[in-house]
Amino acid sequence: MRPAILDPLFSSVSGLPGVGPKIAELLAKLFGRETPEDCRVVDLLFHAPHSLIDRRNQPGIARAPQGAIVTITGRVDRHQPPPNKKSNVPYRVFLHDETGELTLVFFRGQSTWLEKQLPLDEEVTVSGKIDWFNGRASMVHPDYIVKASEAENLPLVEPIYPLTAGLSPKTLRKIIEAALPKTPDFPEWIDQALAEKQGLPSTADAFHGLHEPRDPADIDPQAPARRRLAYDEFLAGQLSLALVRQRLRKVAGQPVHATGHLSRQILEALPFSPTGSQTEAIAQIMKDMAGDDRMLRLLQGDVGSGKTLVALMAMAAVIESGGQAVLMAPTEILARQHHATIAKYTAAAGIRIEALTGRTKGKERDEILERIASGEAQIVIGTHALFQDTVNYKNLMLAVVDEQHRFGVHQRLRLTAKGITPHMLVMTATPIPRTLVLAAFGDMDVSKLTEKPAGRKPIQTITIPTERIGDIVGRLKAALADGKKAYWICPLVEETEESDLMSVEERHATLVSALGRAIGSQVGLIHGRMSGSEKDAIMMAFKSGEIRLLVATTVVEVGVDVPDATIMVIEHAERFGLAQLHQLRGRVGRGDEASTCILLYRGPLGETGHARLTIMRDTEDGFRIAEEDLKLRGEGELLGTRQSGTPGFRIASLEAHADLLEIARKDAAYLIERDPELTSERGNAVRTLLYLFRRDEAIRFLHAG
Ligand SMILES: Nc1ncnc2c1ncn2[C@@H]1O[C@H](COP(=O)(O)OP(=O)(O)OP(=O)(O)O)[C@@H](O)[C@H]1O
Repeated sequence: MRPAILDPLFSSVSGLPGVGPKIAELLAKLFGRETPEDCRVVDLLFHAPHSLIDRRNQPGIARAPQGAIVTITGRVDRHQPPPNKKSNVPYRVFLHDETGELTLVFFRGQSTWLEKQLPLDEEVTVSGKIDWFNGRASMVHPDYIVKASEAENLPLVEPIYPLTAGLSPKTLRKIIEAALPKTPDFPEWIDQALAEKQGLPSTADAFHGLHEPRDPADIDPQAPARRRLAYDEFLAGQLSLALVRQRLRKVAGQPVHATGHLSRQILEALPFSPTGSQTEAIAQIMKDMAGDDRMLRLLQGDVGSGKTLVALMAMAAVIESGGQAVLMAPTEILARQHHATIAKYTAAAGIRIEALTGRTKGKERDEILERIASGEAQIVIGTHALFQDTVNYKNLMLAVVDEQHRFGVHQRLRLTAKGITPHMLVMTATPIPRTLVLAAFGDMDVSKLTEKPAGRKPIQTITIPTERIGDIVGRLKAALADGKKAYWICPLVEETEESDLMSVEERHATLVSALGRAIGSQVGLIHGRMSGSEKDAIMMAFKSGEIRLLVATTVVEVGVDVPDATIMVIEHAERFGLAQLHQLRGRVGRGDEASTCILLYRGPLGETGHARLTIMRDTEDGFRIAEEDLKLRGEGELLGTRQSGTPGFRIASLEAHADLLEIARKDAAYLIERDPELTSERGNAVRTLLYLFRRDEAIRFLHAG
C-alpha cells in the first residue's frame, strides 16, 4: 500500500488549478503517460527545468542589449491604439526612463485591459525581450507588467522547462507552481552523516530547489538539490534491484553436481577449442551452481565472442545433474537459431532438446509440453512462451536468458512470480559500461568474455555517401560472383510502417535487377512482417548458400550467426545508433575469413552523425563503442529503455552522478542486509521512497513468502 503521505503527489494532475482536459492531454504527452489519468502531480515535480530566465538585468532602456531579457521601470507617456478594429497595426504604448524611450507592442491588444495595466503618467515595471530597430527600442508582449511599487513581486529568476507543442512555458510554470506546495515532508531515508558531508538538502527542499532556481548554478547537475534527487533516484533503483535479488536468492538453488560426461562429449565434437575467456566464464558458472545459493550471473560478451557455447556448457552440467534447462531468446529468429546451433552441438552427446515459441501450436505444442512435464525434454529453447502458465517443468534447474537488452527487470520478476526459481544466467550482447550494469542489473555477478575466438580477422569498415551506391553494387557483384555472402540492411523505424517495408522490398528488387540474372537469383529478402516459417526458410537458405545476398531489415540485428557471411552493407547508417550499428556489423567477422562493413550514409551529417560513423570506422571494440555511445546519446536510449521497460532516470545522470550511484548501491545493500523486510523506521521511510519513484514493484515480494 502506498503511504498516505504520498496521496497528494499521486493525485491526478486534473485536480490542479489551470489543468483542464486539454492541458491534461498535453501533460500526458509530455510525460509519456498513456492517458491523462496516469499523469500525476509527482510527474510535474520530477520535470526538471533545463535553464532559467534571469530578469535581474535592469540596465535602463538606452543600455538594454539587443535580444536580451531585461526589466525596465519607466513612466507611461502615451497610448496609440490601432486606427480601427480590423487593422493589422498593433497597439502601442510608449514609456520612458531617464535614459531613453521604449515602445511596448501588442498585437490584438484590448484597449480597456491595456489602459488599466498601463495608466498614463504612472510608473510601471515591465520585463521581456528587447528589440532594437532603427535606433528605437521596443518590447513585444512583455512577459510581465506590474506597478513600479509592486516590482518586488516580479519573479526575477524563472525556470524554463522542456515543453511539448501546444503547451506554453507560462502555463506549465503556473501548473508546476501549483503542484509544488503539495510536496509533503518526507520521512528521512538518507543517512544523516552522508547528507551533511555532501551538503544535501531534504528531499522536500530539493524539489523546491529544483523548481525555484536562483542562479545558473542551481540548474547545474551538481547543484545540491539535483544531487539529492539523483541520490534518491539511484537509491530507489538500487533498492528495488536489491529486493528482486534478495527475492531471487531467497529460495536456495539446487546444487548442480556436474559429472562432466556430457560436456566432454560436446567439447570433443566441436571443431574448435574454447577461448581462455570462455573457459574462465564456464568455471565461474560451475562454481556458482555447485554452491547452495542460487546463481544470478550476467554473462557479458561482445558480438561474436561465443556466449552460446558458455551457456551450453552450463546447461550440460545441469542435465548431468538430472535437471532441465531453458534458454529464452528475445526473438523468434534467435530462438530458432539457438535451437539449430545447440541441436548440432549436442547431437553427439545425445541431449534431447525442444523448441517452444509462440508459433508452436496445436498437437505439436501439446506433445512438447508433455515432454517438458515428464522431464524427457532436457533443454527447451524458445521465446517468452517458455514461461506461460501452461508450461510445467519437471525439474527446471537453470534459466539462461539471452537478454540482448530486450527483457529487463520485469521479465526476470515475472519468472520468479511463477514460482520458478532456477539458477539464472543472463546474457547481454552489447557490452555495457559498469555504471550501466549497476543501474540496470544491480549487484549481479558478472562474467566477461573479453577475447574473441582465435583466427578472427579485423573487419574493415568503410563509410561512403549514398550517391556512390553504384560503385558498391559493382564491387558487391564481383564479390558474390567470387562465392562470398553478404547482408544488405535497410533501416526500419517501425515494423509496422508501410513506407519502410516498401523501401526494403524496393531495394531487393533493384538489387536483383542490378546484379544480373545469375547472381540476381541468389538474392533473398527478410523482414519482420514475414511469418516465422518464412523467416526460417530464408535464414536456412542463407546458411546453406542457396541465397548469397540477404536484403534485410534490422530483424537480423541481434545474434544471427552465419559465420561465412563476410560483407555487410548498411544503408542510411546515419539513422542508426552506435550500439545498433555495432550489433549489425557483428553479423560479419564471425569466421576466419576477412570481412568488410560498408556504411552508406546520406549527408549532410550532423556533428553527432559524423562522430558516430567515425567511431565505427576507428574501432571494433564494443566496450569503447558503448562508452562513446553513452557520451553521444545518454543512458536511457542506450539501455533501450522503451523496449525493456527498465525505467529511465528522471533526474539522475550516470555521467554526472556516477559517485552517487556508487554510494546508493552501498547504502541499498546495507539497508537490505540490516532490514530485509523494510520494517524499521528507516525501512518504512525507504518504502515511501520506492513509491515516490514508482519503483515499488519489488515491495510486493516482501510479503510473498
Ligand atoms: N572458441 C571458439 N573458437 C572459434 N569459434 C568459436 C568459438 N566459440 C564460438 N565460436 C563461433 O563463433 C561464432 C559466434 O558465437 P556466438 O554465436 O556464441 O556469439 P555471441 O557471443 O552469441 O555473439 P552475438 O552477441 O553476436 O550473437 C559462432 O559461429 C560460434 O560457433
